[in-house]
Amino acid sequence: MKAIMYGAGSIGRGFIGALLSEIGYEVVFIDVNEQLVDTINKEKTYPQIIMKKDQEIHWIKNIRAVNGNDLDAVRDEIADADLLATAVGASVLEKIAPIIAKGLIKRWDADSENALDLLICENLMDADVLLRNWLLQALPESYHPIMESRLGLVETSIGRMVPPPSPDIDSDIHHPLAVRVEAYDYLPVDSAAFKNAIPDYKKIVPYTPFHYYLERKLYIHNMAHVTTAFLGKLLHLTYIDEAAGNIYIRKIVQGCMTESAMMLSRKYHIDFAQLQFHIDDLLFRFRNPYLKDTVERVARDPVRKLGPTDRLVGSARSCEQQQIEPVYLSFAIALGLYFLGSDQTEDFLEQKCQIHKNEPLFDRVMYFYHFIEQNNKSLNSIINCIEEVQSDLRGATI
Ligand SMILES: NC(=O)c1ccc[n+]([C@@H]2O[C@H](COP(=O)([O-])OP(=O)(O)OC[C@H]3O[C@@H](n4cnc5c(N)ncnc54)[C@H](O)[C@@H]3O)[C@@H](O)[C@H]2O)c1
Ligand SMILES: O=P(O)(O)OC[C@@H](O)[C@@H](O)[C@H](O)[C@H](O)CO
Repeated sequence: MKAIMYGAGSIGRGFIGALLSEIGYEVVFIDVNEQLVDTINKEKTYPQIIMKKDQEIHWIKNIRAVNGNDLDAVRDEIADADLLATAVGASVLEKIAPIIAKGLIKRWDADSENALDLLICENLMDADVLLRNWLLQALPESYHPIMESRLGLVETSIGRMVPPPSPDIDSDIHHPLAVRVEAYDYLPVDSAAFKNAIPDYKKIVPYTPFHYYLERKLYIHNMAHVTTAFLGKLLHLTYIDEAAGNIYIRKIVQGCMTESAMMLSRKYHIDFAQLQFHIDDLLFRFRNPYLKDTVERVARDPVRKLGPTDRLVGSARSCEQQQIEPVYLSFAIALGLYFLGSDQTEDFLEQKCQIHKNEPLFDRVMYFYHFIEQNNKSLNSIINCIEEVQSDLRGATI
C-alpha cells in the first residue's frame, strides 16, 4: 500500500505522514524543498517527538520522497497511489491542482474504475469545493464524470499543533528531520466523501455531516489561536504558551471563543456545555510549555487570516447570521488589521474582508482599530473598552 503525502513540512511529517506510516502505508513525500527531499531519501526515517513532560519519540519508517518540481515523477507516483493527502498550505493548494490532475489522468487512462481518496489537510474553509473546481479546470471535460465518481475529496480537521523546527528546543535528539508535536493526534475526517473504504485505524475518526467540525476548528480553535498570537505580539512575546498564560490575554481570547461557541451552539443545536469543555481543553493545550509553538508561526499570513470566510471575519459573520453581536471578535479583527500596518485600513476592510462602510461591523472594527492605534495597548484598558461597547449594545437592545 502506498500513500502520497504532498508537503513534507510540519503537518506532513509531524502528523499525517507519520499516521499513514503507522497504519502500514509506504509514505512518499512530495515537496519542492530539494534539501528536505534529499535528506528524507538519505535518512529513510525520522523522529517524531511528542512534546510533553516525559518526551516520547516515535521513529517514522517506510518513507521516501520525490521532488515536487519533477512533474513526471509526481504524476507517476499519483497514478498508482492507494491514498493521497495534502498539507502544503492553503495558498499553495490551487498551484498543485494541475499537477495532481496529470496523475489522475494517467491513473484513469490505465483503469477508469480506479478510485482514489484525497485527504485535504489545510486550514481552509470549504477546501473540498475549491479543490474540486481547480481540478475540474485542469482536467479535460471527458474526465469530469470519472472524477465525480472516482475521486473522494475528503475534508479533515487537523487539530494537532506542530511548531516550526527550532534549534533551542530541549531534546536529546538532534536529527535533521526531527519534528516536534503535541500529544493530541486524532484525525476527524468527512466520512461521506470517501470513495474507497475509510482506513480503519483508532486515530481516524469518521464524522458526517462534517461542516460543524470544520467551523468548530476554524472559528473556535484557529480563531482563538491567532487572537492569542496577535495579543502575544502586542506584548512582544515569543511563544504561544507565554501568551496563553497571561490572564488578560486569556480573558479576551475566551470572550472571542464564547461568541463563536454561542454561534455554533445555535446554528448546529449543540449543547453549549459541550463547546465550553472544548474551549477549556484548547486553552489548556495552548499553555503546553513543552511545545514551544511560536507567536510568529501562528500569526503568519494575516492577510489570508482576515479573509471573508477565514477564522476572524468568518466567525464574526456567522455570529451575525445567528443574531449574536461579535464584539470581542470585532476587536480581534481590528488587532489583525493593526498588525498589517497598512495606511489604507478602510479599503482593506472593504475589499479583502468584505466588510462594508454601511455595516455596524465596519464601525465597530474601526472603533477598536483607532483605539489600538492611539497607543491604548494596556490589556486592561482594552478589556474595559470591549466591555463598554458590549454594555452599550446591551443597553441599546433593552
Ligand atoms: N503546523 C500546524 O500546527 C498545522 C496544524 C493544522 C493545520 N495546518 C495546516 O497544514 C498545512 C501545512 O502547514 P505546515 O505547518 O505543515 O506548513 P509547513 O510550511 O511546515 O509545510 C508545508 C510544506 O509544503 C511544501 N510545499 C510548498 N509548496 C509546495 C509545492 N508547490 N509542492 C510541494 N510541496 C510544497 C513546503 O516546502 C513545506 O515543506 C497548512 O494549510 C496549515 O494551515 C498546520
Ligand atoms: O496554519 P495557519 O497559518 O492557518 O494557522 C496557524 C495555526 O493556528 C494552525 O497551524 C494550528 O496550529 C493548527 O490548525 C492546529 O490547530
